[in-house]
Amino acid sequence: MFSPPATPQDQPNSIMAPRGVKGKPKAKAHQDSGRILKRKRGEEQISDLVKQVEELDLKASLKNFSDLPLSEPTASGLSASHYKTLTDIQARAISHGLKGRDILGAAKTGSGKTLAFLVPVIENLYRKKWTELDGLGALILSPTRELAIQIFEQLRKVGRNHHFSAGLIIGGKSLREEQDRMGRMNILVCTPGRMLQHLDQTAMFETNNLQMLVLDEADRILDMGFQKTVDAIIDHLPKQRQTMLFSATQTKKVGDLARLSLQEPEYVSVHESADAATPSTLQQHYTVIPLPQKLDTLWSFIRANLKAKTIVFLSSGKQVRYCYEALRHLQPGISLLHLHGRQKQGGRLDVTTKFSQAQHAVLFATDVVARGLDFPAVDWVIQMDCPEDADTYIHRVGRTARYERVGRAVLFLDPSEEKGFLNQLEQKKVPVVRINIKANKQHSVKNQLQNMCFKDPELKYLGQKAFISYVKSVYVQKDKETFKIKELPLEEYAQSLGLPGAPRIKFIKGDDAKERKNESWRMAHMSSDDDSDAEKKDKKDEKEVRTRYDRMFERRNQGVLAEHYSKLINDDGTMIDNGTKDVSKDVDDEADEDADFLSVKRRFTAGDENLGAASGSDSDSDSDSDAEKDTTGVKKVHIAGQDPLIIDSKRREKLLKSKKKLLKFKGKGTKLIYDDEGNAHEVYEMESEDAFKAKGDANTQREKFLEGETERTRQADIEDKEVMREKRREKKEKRKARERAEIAAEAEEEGDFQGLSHLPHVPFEIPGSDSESEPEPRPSKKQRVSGDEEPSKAPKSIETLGDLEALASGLLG
Ligand SMILES: Nc1ncnc2c1ncn2[C@@H]1O[C@H](COP(=O)(O)OP(=O)(O)OP(=O)(O)O)[C@@H](O)[C@H]1O
Repeated sequence: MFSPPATPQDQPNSIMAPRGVKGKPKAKAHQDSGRILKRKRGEEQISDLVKQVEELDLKASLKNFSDLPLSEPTASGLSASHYKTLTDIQARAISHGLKGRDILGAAKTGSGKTLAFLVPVIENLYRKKWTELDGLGALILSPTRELAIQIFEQLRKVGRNHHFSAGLIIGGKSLREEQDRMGRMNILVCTPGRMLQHLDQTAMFETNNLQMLVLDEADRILDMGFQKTVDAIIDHLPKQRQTMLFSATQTKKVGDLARLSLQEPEYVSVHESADAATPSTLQQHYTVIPLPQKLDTLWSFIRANLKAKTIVFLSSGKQVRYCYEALRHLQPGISLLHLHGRQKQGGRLDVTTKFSQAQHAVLFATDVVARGLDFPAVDWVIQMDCPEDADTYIHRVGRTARYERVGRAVLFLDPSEEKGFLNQLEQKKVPVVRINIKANKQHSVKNQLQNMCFKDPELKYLGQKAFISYVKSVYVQKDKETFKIKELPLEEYAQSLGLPGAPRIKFIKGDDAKERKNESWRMAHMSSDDDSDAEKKDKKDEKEVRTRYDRMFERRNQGVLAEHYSKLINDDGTMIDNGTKDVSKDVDDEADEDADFLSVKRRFTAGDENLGAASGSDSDSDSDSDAEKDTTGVKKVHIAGQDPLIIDSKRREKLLKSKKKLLKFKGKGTKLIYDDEGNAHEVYEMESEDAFKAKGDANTQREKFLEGETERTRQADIEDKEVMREKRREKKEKRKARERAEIAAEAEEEGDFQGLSHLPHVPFEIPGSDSESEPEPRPSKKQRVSGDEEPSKAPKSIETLGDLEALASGLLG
């Protein structure tokens, strides 16, 4: 299955010793021969290992890592990390991996899939005597940066005694900074977005020697959100390679296998033997709670479990933020944390570390945490919002009951979701048991939240955003059997969040879409103090046909600020001037202006030559000979050779009387000259030859003309440039303002529902490559050859980004 690496690599993966010993001092020669011996021994060991792997019986039942033909550095790395017994998936997948076979690995959450691919990755490169010069040998893709970090940490642990260079690429640094080091990496753990950017833009980064591609959480990486990126990455990779796909919810979609050019893949699944898709040590419950009571129930749960470690899943980052902020204000007596896709990388890493280390804490999170993350000793997984499908459910609950530990999970379902979602779980063989919440144990926080939102507009704003994003998340779900937006009591839900009412959401369409279209107009009139007036208007409106423009002019902000906006406008739709001036009582002229604004009647145009005549003949009296009313009562003035001019306001009527005011309608006069015959000519006529000659000879005149024009052009250029500069300045200012607004909005904005899109560009990290951090020194050539390098230290725990950066100097261990 392996294609031999293209670069020469006769040497073992420690650096080659110098060849010639002739003519050197005795001690040196002795040293060199020692090295040669050592190298020979190393090569012999590798050949033995190759043989053992070839002879490995794929059907043999394996119990411990020591039953596998592994190199000494890997075996010692595993034992130093306290890994001794193989899990089911490891026992079945590693031997296939060692033999270089393509694998589709499926096993329950927390069953040790990470080692099932890491061990073959390290071992296969070792047996191929991979060195820095060989470039990238293995690429491991993860859908989230947290998971990538975790995989990288595990790689460091078990690979601590190897000399491969390994990098973690999850974004965050400048591309250039990363580019310098990309070419030197043997194993990369990365998220798809930035990887593709490097494949496209980093000249030094070569993948044509790649031996292995691993997709952790493969079904997620291959789904719609990542599709384009992953396809483009695969286009850059050699077709001849080993590919390993792992997930707790693995699929065997033929299309995916074709996309990855899998060659007779081995489907290693440890689900089939078991009756459930979830770990047997996991107790799974669901409870049916109407949406407006969910937050109360969650609060009561937290208060009753202050000595537990809990993850609470919500469907959007905005909900995560609101729940976190709101419950934090209520001081539950346990530390609260929150994690979602839009947080900055440093913050996310901090939260992950804090929650990993905490004994008792509650983590509010989106599905960014659902897959792969291995937080130690989580007692409870609460799903406040129904997950989008059974697979997401399986991954979420899989954050507890990991590797033979016990754990409990509770799913909150609105009555409208119960039937549809339970069906889905049944199909996936997920055993859930219904539990009921004791009414006397439930405490309501509604009033407290309403008080808090009243006092703190920012909290209220977060609540409104959370409400909208929740409704949106339900609205976009494909499974309409489970997610029925019309059956949700949204008004009560909004109140349960502490909001005075449900913010209007424009995207809710349905049978009443038309009705809703006119809703905005009706809303405007609802804010009127005089109900009878509004009624009259409504009745009148029923008869009138409302156009798109009518609606446009009447439209009010229907969203979060609708109420506030309504207070700022009068019944007639005009703005209140600082609360003092009632615009509706304005003078006729202004009313006319409004009428003019909406009117589409023909107006006077500048240059109407008979305007003077019109004004002269026009009078304010109805008996004026030129003015008449048509059948609709519109006053018109007839002027010979013109369309009738419409007098559509008193203002215009006054205007027509004032000659002075009418001047502005007249076009500028044209200057004419008259010849002897009395004919009118434009001024630009050729002057006579004599007159021309009188001004000097032609050349002098031409030069003078050119000089004048050059100067004029120069001046115009200067002016133009100044205008351009000004425009650029303005543009820059606008862009900056927009970017600032976007950044602020992004902080609020969520979008990390896992089903919607792939993660935004995950920042890039190549540990040990930061100028601010001191990389761990790589053992010297001498140390590596003689084998007297310092005993490997157990990796430090990563607490900050800096730690992470300082961890590897491009070397494992
Ligand atoms: N052979 C083993 N012996 C002891 N512990 C192990 C072994 N293999 C894995 N573990 C531990 O089990 C835990 C879960 O492993 P891992 O994260 O690889 O699970 P997973 O199957 O990838 O889960 P998920 O599907 O959620 O991604 C980790 O803490 C890991 O250190």
